Amino acid sequence: MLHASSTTGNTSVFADYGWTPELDELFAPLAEGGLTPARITRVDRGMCDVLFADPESGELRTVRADIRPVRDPDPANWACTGDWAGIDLTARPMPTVSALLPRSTAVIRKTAGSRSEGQVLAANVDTVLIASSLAAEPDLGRIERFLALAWESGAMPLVALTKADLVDDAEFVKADVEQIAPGVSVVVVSAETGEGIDVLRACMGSSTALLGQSGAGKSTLTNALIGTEVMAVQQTRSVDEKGRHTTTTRELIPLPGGGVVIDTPGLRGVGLFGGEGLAQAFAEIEELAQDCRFHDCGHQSEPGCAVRAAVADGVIAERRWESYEKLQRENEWIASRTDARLAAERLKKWKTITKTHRAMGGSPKK
Ligand SMILES: Nc1nc2c(ncn2[C@@H]2O[C@H](COP(=O)(O)OP(=O)(O)OP(=O)(O)O)[C@@H](O)[C@H]2O)c(=O)[nH]1
Ligand SMILES: [Zn+2]
Repeated sequence: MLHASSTTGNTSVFADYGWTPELDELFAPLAEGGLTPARITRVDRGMCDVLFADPESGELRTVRADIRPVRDPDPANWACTGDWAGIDLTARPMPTVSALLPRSTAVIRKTAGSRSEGQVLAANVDTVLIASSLAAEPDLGRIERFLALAWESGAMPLVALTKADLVDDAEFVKADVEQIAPGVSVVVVSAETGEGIDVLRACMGSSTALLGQSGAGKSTLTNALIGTEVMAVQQTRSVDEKGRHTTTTRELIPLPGGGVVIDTPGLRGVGLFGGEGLAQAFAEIEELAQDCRFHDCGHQSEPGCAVRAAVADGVIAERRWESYEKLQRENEWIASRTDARLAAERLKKWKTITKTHRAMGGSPKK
């Protein structure tokens, strides 16, 4: 059995990986139980790679571990890249993830299809870096979506406009994107020339999740940040930017000088999973709404609506307003679905309780 203080001591080698003294405290009871602190660096097929400090040598090592012991009915609670875990190195036939520490942040999108479930893309990051290629016309609606998702995670959003070497109007695009990203830094970068990489690095926290469409240049950017060729970069077939999909799992990669990046596969759909992130992503509209005559103004045809007035005056772009409304509707839908799901689960539970009650000779109240 490991001694708690020795395990706690080992966690200091994790400082570069984002371990904080607060985690030391959270982990103490797990250390008592003989578990070793570890960070999940990738998840696939019911297993994961975890990084841990060897209890003997104190050196950092990676092993494969079984995540089934921490299975949960809610996919949003499944083990995910970036999670801090307690692993049992003595488990046979292979080490197991026996506990997950509470997350400080979580990037969650709605799973594909009509199911109202959340999928965690990255856990415990302090920056969500949204990559968007300058080589194609920027999809502002998509960036707004990513920003809402990023704000909702609890981490700080950051935007990288990639492939600056391919265009000469980068500053114009930057200005457009800044307009739709209130409170967020937008950095123009090129992995090819190295432009902006240092600035970007300076804006990043100690753990960063990298999000963006396939082909946005995430893996290349990760390589530029590490300065070596760690990630396989896809071969783009032609200038139309349609390339083969290479990043298939989410991977946590250490950066020189400390900190980590979690590279995620290119995301086609980024369904919002509810919450207040949307209001933060559209902060200037939310602020205007304070001036509406009615505090519960729906900004449709109410008299004295400051938002509609701003749209009419061109202070808020029509596109921006429509985008906000669309995402809000989406959020409301998911909220009602989630409520319905929770209600159904409660009902199921109640039925089971009533059944048990009956079996025990009681009768449910009419
Ligand atoms: N000229 C130029 N090309 C770049 C730059 N960054 C990325 N590319 C190219 O863009 C293509 C896509 O880059 P990736 O890094 O694989 O894109 P990704 O976002 O990781 O894509 P997925 O793995 O599919 O999610 C590759 O052909 C890269 O060589 C850049 O700064 N300049
Ligand atoms: Zn209004």
